[in-house]
Amino acid sequence: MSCRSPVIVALDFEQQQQALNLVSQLDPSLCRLKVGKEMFTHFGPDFVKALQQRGFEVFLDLKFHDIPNTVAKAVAAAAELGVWMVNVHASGGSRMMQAAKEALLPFGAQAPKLIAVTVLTSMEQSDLTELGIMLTPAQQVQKLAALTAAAGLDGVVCSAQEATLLKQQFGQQFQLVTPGIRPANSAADDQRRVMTPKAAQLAGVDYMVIGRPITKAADPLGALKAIVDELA
Ligand SMILES: O=c1ccn([C@@H]2O[C@H](COP(=O)(O)O)[C@@H](O)[C@H]2O)c(=O)[nH]1
Repeated sequence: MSCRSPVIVALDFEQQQQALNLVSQLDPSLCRLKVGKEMFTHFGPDFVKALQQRGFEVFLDLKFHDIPNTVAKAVAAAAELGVWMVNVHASGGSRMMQAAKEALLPFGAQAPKLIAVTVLTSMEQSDLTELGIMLTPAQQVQKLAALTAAAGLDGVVCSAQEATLLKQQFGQQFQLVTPGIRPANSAADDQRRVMTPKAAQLAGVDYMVIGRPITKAADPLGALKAIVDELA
């Protein structure tokens, strides 16, 4: 049965055993797991399979950004791996996103959710300005979300700060996956557009990606349960 919790725990560890030690404390009914660039580059598909064998649904967060053909093949490879969710960068453009979506058609109901990254939650106004983007983060998110919706993807990665706006514009079905979630009194670390779990829930977020506030906690299971209980 699919997990009902909105929490996705981001596994960002140098050592596979560190991650597996944490995972052994967690329960697939409380969270899904996210494998990103660091752990996938170190440990590859076998690490994803190890998590799946423990009963967890996996979000493969590799943020593909390449020519349409390459991204389509990469997304299909993720589907073959049986991941629950996979993502591309919306800034790769409409043709790239459409190619990714088409690559998942043969997988039918078994296809992973396909979402697109808009503006990284670590970015603020000054980061966009230095790239020559003269829009606010919310405006840039909205622009890239519109391309994503038009390409027929399932939703976007954005910050919870844009959630209310995006739900109003693209509807409840358009799924919002938000990193940059920080319980009250947690360090923001390198995140810039942050929100607490409860505020994110009230803003309409579907899935919350939470890494260090759980993985670096003295009691990771306690930290996860406190968040899940607050959201219940
Ligand atoms: O915009 C984005 C996209 C992806 N991430 C990833 O989410 C986690 C967040 O971890 P924390 O420790 O909770 O900051 C991390 O794996 C990022 O690569 C993101 O933060 N922002």
